Amino acid sequence: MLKHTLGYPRMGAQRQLKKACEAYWQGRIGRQELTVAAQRLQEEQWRLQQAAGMDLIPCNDFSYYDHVLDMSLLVGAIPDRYAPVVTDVPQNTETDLAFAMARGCQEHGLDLTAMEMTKWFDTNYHYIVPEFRKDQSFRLFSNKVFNAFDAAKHQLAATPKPVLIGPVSYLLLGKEKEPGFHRLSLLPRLLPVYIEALQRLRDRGAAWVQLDEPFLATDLPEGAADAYHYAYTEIAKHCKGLRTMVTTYFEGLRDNAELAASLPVCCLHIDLVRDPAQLEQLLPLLPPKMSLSLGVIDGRNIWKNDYRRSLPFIQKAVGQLGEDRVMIAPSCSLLHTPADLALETQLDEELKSWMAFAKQKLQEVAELDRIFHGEAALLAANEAAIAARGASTRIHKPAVKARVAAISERDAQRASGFVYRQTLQQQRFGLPMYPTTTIGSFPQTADIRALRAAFKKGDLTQAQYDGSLESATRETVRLQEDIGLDVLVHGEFERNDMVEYFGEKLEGFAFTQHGWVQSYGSRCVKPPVIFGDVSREQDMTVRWSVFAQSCTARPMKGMLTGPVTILQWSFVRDDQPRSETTAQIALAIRDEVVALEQAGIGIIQIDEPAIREGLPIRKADREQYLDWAVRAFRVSASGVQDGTQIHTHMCYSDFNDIIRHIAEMDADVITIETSRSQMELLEAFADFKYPNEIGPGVYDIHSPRVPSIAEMEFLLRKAAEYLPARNIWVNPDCGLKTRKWPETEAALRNMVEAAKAVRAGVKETI
Ligand SMILES: CN1c2c(nc(N)[nH]c2=O)NC[C@@H]1CNc1ccc(C(=O)N[C@@H](CCC(=O)N[C@@H](CCC(=O)N[C@@H](CCC(=O)O)C(=O)O)C(=O)O)C(=O)O)cc1
Ligand SMILES: N[C@@H](CCS)C(=O)O
Ligand SMILES: [Zn+2]
Repeated sequence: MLKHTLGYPRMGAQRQLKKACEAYWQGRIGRQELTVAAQRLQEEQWRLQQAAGMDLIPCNDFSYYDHVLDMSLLVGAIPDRYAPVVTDVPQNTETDLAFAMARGCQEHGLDLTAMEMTKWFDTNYHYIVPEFRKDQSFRLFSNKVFNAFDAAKHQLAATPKPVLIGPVSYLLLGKEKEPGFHRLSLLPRLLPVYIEALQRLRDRGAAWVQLDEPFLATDLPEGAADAYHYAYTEIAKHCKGLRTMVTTYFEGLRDNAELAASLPVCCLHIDLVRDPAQLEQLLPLLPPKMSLSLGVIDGRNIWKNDYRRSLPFIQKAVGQLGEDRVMIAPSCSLLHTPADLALETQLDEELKSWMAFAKQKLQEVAELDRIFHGEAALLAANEAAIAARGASTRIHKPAVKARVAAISERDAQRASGFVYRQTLQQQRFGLPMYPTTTIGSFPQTADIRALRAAFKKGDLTQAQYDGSLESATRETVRLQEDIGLDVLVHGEFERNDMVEYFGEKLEGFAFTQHGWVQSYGSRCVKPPVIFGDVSREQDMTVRWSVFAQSCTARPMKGMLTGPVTILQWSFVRDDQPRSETTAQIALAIRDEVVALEQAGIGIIQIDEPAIREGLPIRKADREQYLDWAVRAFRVSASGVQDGTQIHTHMCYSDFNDIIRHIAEMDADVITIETSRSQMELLEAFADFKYPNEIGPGVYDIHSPRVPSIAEMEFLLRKAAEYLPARNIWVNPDCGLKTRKWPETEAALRNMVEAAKAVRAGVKETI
């Protein structure tokens, strides 16, 4: 029974990769140092997995920026506009090209925008979307996978398992950049490049290759089943002697089980954490020579594995297939888990004894194997840890459970309908047409981060820390007044992150020191851990909103993260339904909303950027999720008077398929990301005749580029073609925390001018 992983966290336990890449981008280190840092990290990860007893060790799971981007480089799917990065700047390497594609490039006289980035399935990881044209050609371009294989082989004295995204999933992850074709039609042109790469790997000594096909666990688009047959038949025909492992994760195979089992591959990996029932379904379908890799350790969470639950899968599979046709592994790549629990010196021992990070999950894979082979003592120790967590008095709070059970329909409804509320709010705030605002955060500069770090280390007193945060807030309020914004924000300077901050304030949460997970490129998040019933024992934001309001006569918008986003961006307890945990968070946020209202804050934003990300992968499960997710938002927002204006904000979202549910959230105002799609996303709102107010983002905050007044004016006029003018707000796509001050100020000044320009000539006043 082979033990393996599908991939390992690439940042390093000390976020070495983040630090090296950012230093390289800022010119603080050279190419050589960057390469050495990356090599060291990979070597460390390979050694660690080998020492933990993994039989198949992945390589090429490492990436400087993103593994989907690396696939585009491997097969030469490089949009033409990036050609000058290599042709005009001879010293640039393939890594520089990858960085330019991911981040844009304003150096050496070039001005290139970045490629699109989007969510990786239902995770908080973002990938660079491959771009395809009708006449797209492919060629073997990058040598990264071969170099990784050679280096790992040399290092391990064993044959590593190269990891690639499978050809069908690679095409499905991409986007057609012109009409008139479907990207799957490119498969016959793509496959020869895959085959060439696989043959080269085989010829270098690869025994196994892992081809990730996560789309096999989704509702497949038309033509995909045929594409799978075609692709894997060709690969089998041309790559004899190479063992192919097709991996699926984040969902079960369900209606694709027969398809998956019919592919001519050597091994199929399934996610038994997300869909335990698929084992029974699949076993009778497996052809005699196909092996099965059992994903039994949760690669998406940090809880210790319950061996009593995992062992029956192994016993069942081995019973039917024999040991040599069964492998054990984490459910998916460990990319989505933090590196090492041992670094957590401030987590109390009880909580720590319930958890496993990536390094500990390797040990779990190894222990399951040993228990299966008779080491009963290991099972007893695991049983004791699982039982201790179940019995802990820290988890269950009867008062919290009772309050959730008592949530009524009324608690999930504003007192009056939107039209009535809108009139009241217009009278109360007297805002102009096209009111201007921002989404909440202002630049998190090195100074602000250093301030927080100094406070954490104990180098600053609470009073000193608060004083500095007050200064930053006061200056930002003044600047917003000077720019001429209508509804102001406090700037979120007190927050390390929009979810972690709330986790630190709420009961039932724990937070880590080093539990970083890659979000995109060099950017990481440190998800808090929800281990018990959630309650709010203290104000969380009131102090900062009240202080900011005291600095201005203009309306100050309170700023909260919504229940679904807090859930989605945390490591969530697995001992009760997610809906139950979300309802508990919703009540905590509701109390904070009411406290803000009582403290005189009349406009309150409840951010829900992750509501779309939480959408189940399978369509059949979506309605149920949307019901409880929307209800949780409504519970959080409905404790206030009609005259209090509730905003929500969403980014990274395609709203077409959930527009009805967005309307059901019944926020008075929703701000959304629309600038990169040139307002295309508004079609869904217009078609649905979305009744409430909307702020379509007019400036892309992911780029340092300052949009002109004319550009934003154009977008606003375009928005007015879709929506009634009286309902339109003017704002950026998202928060400004990753931006620098000069570009932020310039862009906001232009944005206010654009709003003034569209206001002029509009007779109607609010
Ligand atoms: C809106 N987005 C968010 C997502 N998920 C979240 N949980 N939060 C989000 O905001 N998902 C979708 C998008 C993803 N976008 C981003 C955007 C930006 C970041 C980001 O900037 N991450 C930072 C880390 C932020 C943070 O927690 N900072 C802390 C700690 C800072 C730190 O590293 N401190 C150093 C010492 C610093 C010093 O001495 O000066 C240390 O601890 O070693 C803080 O500010 O206090 C990043 O740098 O990656 C992520 C996702
Ligand atoms: N209020 C948050 C929302 C990010 S999605 C911010 O402005 O950063
Ligand atoms: Zn946002």
